[in-house]
Amino acid sequence: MTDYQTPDVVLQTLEQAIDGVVVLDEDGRVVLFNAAAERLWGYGRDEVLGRDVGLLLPTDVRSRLDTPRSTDAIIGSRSEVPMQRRDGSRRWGSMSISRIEVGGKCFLTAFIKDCTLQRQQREQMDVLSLAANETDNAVIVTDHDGCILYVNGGFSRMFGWTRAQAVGHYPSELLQVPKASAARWRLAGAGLFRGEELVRDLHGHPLWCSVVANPIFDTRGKPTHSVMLLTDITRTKMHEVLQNKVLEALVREEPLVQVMDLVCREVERIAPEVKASILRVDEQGRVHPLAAPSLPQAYSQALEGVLIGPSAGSCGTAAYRGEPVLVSDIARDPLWADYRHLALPLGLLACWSSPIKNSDGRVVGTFAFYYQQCRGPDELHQRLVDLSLHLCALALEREAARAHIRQLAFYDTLTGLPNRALLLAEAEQAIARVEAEDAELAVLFIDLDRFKQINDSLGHPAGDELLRVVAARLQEVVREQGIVGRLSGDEFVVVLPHCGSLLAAQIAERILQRLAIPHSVSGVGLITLASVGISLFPCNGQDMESLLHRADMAMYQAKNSERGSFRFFSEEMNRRAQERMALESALREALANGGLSLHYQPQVRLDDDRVHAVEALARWHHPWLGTIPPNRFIPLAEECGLIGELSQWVLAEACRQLADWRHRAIDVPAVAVNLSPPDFHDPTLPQRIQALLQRHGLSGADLVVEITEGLLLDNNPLTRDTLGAVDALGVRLSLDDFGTGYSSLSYLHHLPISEMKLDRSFVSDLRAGSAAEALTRAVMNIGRSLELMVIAEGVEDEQQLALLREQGCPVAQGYLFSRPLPAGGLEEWLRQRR
Ligand SMILES: Nc1nc2c(ncn2[C@@H]2O[C@@H]3COP(=O)(O)O[C@H]4[C@@H](O)[C@H](n5cnc6c(=O)[nH]c(N)nc65)O[C@@H]4COP(=O)(O)O[C@H]3[C@H]2O)c(=O)[nH]1
Repeated sequence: MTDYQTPDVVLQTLEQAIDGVVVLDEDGRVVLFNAAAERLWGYGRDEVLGRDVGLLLPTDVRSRLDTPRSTDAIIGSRSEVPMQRRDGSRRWGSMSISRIEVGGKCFLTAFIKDCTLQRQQREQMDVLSLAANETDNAVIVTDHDGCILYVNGGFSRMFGWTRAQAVGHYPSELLQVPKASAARWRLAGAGLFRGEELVRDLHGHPLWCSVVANPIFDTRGKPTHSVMLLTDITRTKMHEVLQNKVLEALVREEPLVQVMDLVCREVERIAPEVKASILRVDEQGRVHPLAAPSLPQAYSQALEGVLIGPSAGSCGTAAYRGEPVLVSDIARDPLWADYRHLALPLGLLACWSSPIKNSDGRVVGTFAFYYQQCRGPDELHQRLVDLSLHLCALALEREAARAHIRQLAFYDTLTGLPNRALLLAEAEQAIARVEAEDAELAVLFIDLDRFKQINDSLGHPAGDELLRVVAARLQEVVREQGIVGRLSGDEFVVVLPHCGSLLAAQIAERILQRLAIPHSVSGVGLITLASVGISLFPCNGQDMESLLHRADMAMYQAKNSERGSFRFFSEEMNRRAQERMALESALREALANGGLSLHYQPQVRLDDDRVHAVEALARWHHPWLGTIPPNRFIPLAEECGLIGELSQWVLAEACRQLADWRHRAIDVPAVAVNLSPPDFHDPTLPQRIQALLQRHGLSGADLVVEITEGLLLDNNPLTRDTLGAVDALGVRLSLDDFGTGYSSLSYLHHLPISEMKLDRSFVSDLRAGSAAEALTRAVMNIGRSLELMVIAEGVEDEQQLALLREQGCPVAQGYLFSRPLPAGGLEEWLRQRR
């Protein structure tokens, strides 16, 4: 200020001011530049005074400040201006400018202080708050007490709460943090904490968040604020949860179907818009549903066994191609032509299926998403499928490995039959079951004859082939009836629950016959002979070990006696079995070659002494075995399934004979034929009887069918129907051996019976005043009240006859009248009575 008088004090004040002071004249030349300004710009005042102010400004802003308007705009206010120091560095100054007039001239006085640091901090803050607002993560700033001061836009987007709603609350309350972690959240202001938390948004929806809380301390180290950063990790977490749950299920060895069900359910929990389905693909290329918890069972069942192929829906095609198949419109896509009728009624409009491959790259299953709109997968679905395919492959491979281990551990690799360990275990279980049911069980020990020679002469591969053939044939014979296993070498074992000596002998015989069918091994025709030993539970042993040992001993006896035969462990059974076998084949022969005949025993009416009917009784006379009584051959025929044939023959012969008598005017009112309970399991019996009657010109009333009391206990559902149908033909039903069995009187009432035959054991004991007399009298009374004809059997003497007559017995049969006689004998008997 050289040209003007200025009080020293003012100058001194300006000189000492903390702010830089720059005064410009009207031409923009610097006329005052204090010490603070020197420090600010790095210029000495002698370098600046008298120079244009532009020297102090960055070159790029000089021109902008050149105009008077630009200067006017900032007068009277504080603004930030860019500065350029002598060394070229740039700073920011916070400047206030005022205009003064001295001696008619205008001056501009500027007070400036360095605000570079504040400006930088502010800029940084702006960027930070922009970042904080725009990020998808939620940011919460709390005070030292943990109460919300600020939340960013990400918070509102994530949880639905606006900033105004959130401020003043505790984050743990707002986000419904579980009680266990709420205290930790409240203390977030005091120290760093990190964690993963399941929180809830405004609508109560769960979200998994990763939480990082950073406390902010003042200069004295006291916490003043806390900044919390919350990241939504729901999807990641869901994946993790899915993976962990499935892996845990695998570790717990849960069944495959359960694991697959879990995968579907977890996936549907994460993406409720899909219905997941998992199918297994077998080695033959057929699919088998494993899990589809949200699809109806009938839908999955309809897919069972479907063959994969080039146009087999989404799954069958994906399995066939080995790559994912997306059908976004099931109604139109040709891949679904054969299956859309199953899916569309259920509202399934799109299906995206991916093949599940094992570690060899083979397709072992499919994993599909069904949609109820025409659409494809989104990114989440893609991620879920990627993860699930992995888990499913793991589960399927584990299952395959387990099956393989099971196969190796419990099955014979050569024949595929259960090995010794499995056989023994299953046999013990079967024994326990039959024991509880009070039933029998047979163990057959089978050893091939001359196996070693075959092995030695044809080589081991031929021996192996033979063993496989034997195994297959044993299974064909036994089927579901029992367990077939291979013990070692050429030793096989068959365990037959619910099997007594007769059936065991029959099965042993069938096995020997089946094995003896010639077959070719390594191009050589072979007939396999074997020896079979049989032991029976409970009579030969109580456990598998002793039964096996005894069957083995019996097998050795068979081998030593006759090749290709079977033996029981017990001699008695051997004898009976041999006898039965011989008798059975003789009976077959007799039936086929007319070796049977019928005898007839008259039944006499006691009121007028006329013949009521004749009972046909089967007779078998064998050329070597002699006469075999019906009490032996009838049960045998029942046991070996010949009774139907026998009964048919008896019915036909009895009808033929009666027709013949009628033809020859021999007066026989009716013929009674005995039928066995199994005859009534055949629903064609009534038709066959009807056909016979027709063929011989007889009516239903000419025939009586005698049934035993055992039939009344028969719970085969066919029995009653057949009985009813026989009755409907007009054929009378007669209840044989009345009083010996378990007849409940209600049966008599409910079944279509018209006669009852008082068993001969009552008649034989019949004497005046005896208990038998009281019983027969009671039977007569029952007959009368139920309007049933009573026939007393086995009447041998006059005393019995007199008592029966006195009791009002209507009909009697027995040696007193006649023994059962051949047809001719009966005719003679009838003639003599005339
Ligand atoms: N002690 C003695 N016995 C007498 C007297 N009168 C008759 N009998 C015998 O008593 C049996 C009567 O036949 P059943 O009770 O039906 O008992 C029959 C019947 O249950 C059955 N049976 C006979 N033939 C057939 C048939 O063709 N089919 C069926 N399913 N069973 C038959 O065999 C059983 C035995 O028949 P049979 O040996 O012929 O024995 C006959 C007969 O000879 C007598 O005064 N005293």
